[in-house]
Amino acid sequence: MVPKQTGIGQSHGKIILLGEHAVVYNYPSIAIPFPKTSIQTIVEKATSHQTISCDFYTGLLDDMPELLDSLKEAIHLSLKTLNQETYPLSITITSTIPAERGMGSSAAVAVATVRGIFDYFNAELTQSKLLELVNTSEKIAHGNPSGLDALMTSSSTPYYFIKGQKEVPLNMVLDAYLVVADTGETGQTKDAVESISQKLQQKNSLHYQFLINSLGDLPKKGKIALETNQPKILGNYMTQAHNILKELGVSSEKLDELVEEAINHKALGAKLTGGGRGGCMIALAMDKKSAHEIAQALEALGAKQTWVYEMSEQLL
Ligand SMILES: C[C@@](O)(CCO)CC(=O)[O-]
Repeated sequence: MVPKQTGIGQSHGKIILLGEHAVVYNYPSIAIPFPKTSIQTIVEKATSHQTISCDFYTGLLDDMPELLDSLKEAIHLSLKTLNQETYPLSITITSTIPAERGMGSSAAVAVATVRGIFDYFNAELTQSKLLELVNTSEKIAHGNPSGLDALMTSSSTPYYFIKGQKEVPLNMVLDAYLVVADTGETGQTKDAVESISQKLQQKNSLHYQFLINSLGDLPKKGKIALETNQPKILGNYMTQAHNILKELGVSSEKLDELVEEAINHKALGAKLTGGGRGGCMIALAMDKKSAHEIAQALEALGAKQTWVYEMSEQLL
């Protein structure tokens, strides 16, 4: 195995349009790659030790803070697979994906870094090997990941995804705009996933099972709306999904405020996206002008950052 001078790995953010949380329980979900945010990992030979530099930490790989445990695991698993466990590497990560905001940053950083390491060693990396390595490391970040984040941050196609099944590419023809807004609050995916699991196990869980069922029904209908260009109907499903996620206890005051504001500014629908309890929300807008008006209103209400995205930009 002859290493290259420099290995490069890339990935991007993801947005879940419908189905977060229900996807953990084998219901379908709909998600899109979000190339407006991305990660690049550069891998080079280090003089002696294994080092890493990213937004949260610069130093020895072995001393990485607990927060980065899943990334550390992704690096160790990759080096182990390549029989290069002690090879002196310097890993540099740059990211425009806000961390812990429901955009898949933990999976994306693992995807870019695994790709960067394999590229450095000139080793073949199949998509299924990549997903296996990233999903194993994601268990540390998420506890019980569905696999959706790893798939979406490494693919360039919108997918209809059911845990454990072959993903179905979406033939998306939606003539609409997506507004993404960051509340500025960090999301709590692991806690949120665990809290729903507890609710489903408690004695009077029937109500929560009904909610998860209703949430899990929406992507099937949403897929038809997406593939037949019916943004109003899709928007409606998005708002329904938000209300259910709120009832399941995984929204936050700020997310609810931004969702309401988007609807008040003529969004076709709006919801939290990703694990919730902070992080990002999304709103569907009928055209560019409306999308910018919504984004402006959300920023005026305290959104830390907004992105306006034309849905037909899908397929990178
Ligand atoms: C909340 C969740 O459904 C999406 C997190 O982006 C968890 C998962 O799918 O692993």
